[in-house]
Amino acid sequence: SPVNLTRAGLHKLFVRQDVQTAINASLPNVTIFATGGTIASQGTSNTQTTGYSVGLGVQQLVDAVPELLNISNIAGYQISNVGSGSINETISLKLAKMINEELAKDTVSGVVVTHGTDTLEETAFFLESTVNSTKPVILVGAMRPATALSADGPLNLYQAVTLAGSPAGRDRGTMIVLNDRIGSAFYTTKNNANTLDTFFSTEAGQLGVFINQVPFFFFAPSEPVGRVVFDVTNVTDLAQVDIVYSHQDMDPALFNASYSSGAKGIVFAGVGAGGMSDKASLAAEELYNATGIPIVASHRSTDGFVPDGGDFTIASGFYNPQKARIVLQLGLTAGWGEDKIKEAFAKSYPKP
Ligand SMILES: NC(=O)C[C@H](N)C(=O)O
Repeated sequence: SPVNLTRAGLHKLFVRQDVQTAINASLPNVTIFATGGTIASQGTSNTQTTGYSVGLGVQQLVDAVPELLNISNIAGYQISNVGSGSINETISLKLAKMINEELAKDTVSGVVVTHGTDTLEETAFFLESTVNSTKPVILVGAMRPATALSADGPLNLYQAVTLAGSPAGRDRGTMIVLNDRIGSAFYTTKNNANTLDTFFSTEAGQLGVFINQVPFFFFAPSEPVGRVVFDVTNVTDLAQVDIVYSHQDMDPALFNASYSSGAKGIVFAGVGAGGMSDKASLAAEELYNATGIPIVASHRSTDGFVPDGGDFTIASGFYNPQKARIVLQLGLTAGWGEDKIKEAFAKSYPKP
């Protein structure tokens, strides 16, 4: 159930959101969906920055930053409270549906999702692919728990709420805010397991930065080329898609194992621009010929693109394996055949 986080919320007065009246009609209404992660975590001392535990609720996240209520009227939903390695399709689908409903309300300016950083890019890209609105959807997290010296969560949250309530955040798809930067959910990736500056966009670059907490975009609003938006209103399960990691001496049996365990599509994180060993390639080709299962070639390098599919693979273009997996899942769930899936991937990159 929704938790009301207006100024009154600071004094722990909870009101049903549907009877909420804006506390300050001149401020934008922003809704926070909390899912867990380091931003909602506590250690046992202020110097502990590993091995902490998730546990803070949405009310506590907002209470920690009372300044939020100078810039917005806030409502909050607790969707889950887990490390982001445990975010699953049930949570992602619930988020997509609730956010679509929330943004359809005239009164709501934008939404913020608080999330663990480990898989934040996946949920961000899932929402980029399933939320149909011109209003801002902002994913935010932290690299240090809330109890740490120099915790990064509070200012990240303040910046995320600022952007969600700002007209400057419109018509730009889903965005990721961390460490003073604004990145497109389409391209942004977690690049370092530990450091504060872990998120950056690959070839596409950052969309913008915060200057004294004011969002500044380098370019006028635009959407990523090739973005496909799926309607998941009536979707309850997603097609299983597995990722197979390519490396020297990789086990060719992984393709069959994946199919046998129920995969309806396979993405492989290829060496270089979508490569794998001759033996693995043969196994993949045999599986494709026997079953017709779509196999998408992506890259295990953080950056770059895969321009060419072979006879039996679909090139992922700029999508990294975890994002290619989401495109394939959504396409298969929508009942798309191979040609339509190929077309969706091909839309995101130029033909060589
Ligand atoms: N910085 C973080 O949020 C990492 C955390 N393990 C998570 O993804 O939930």
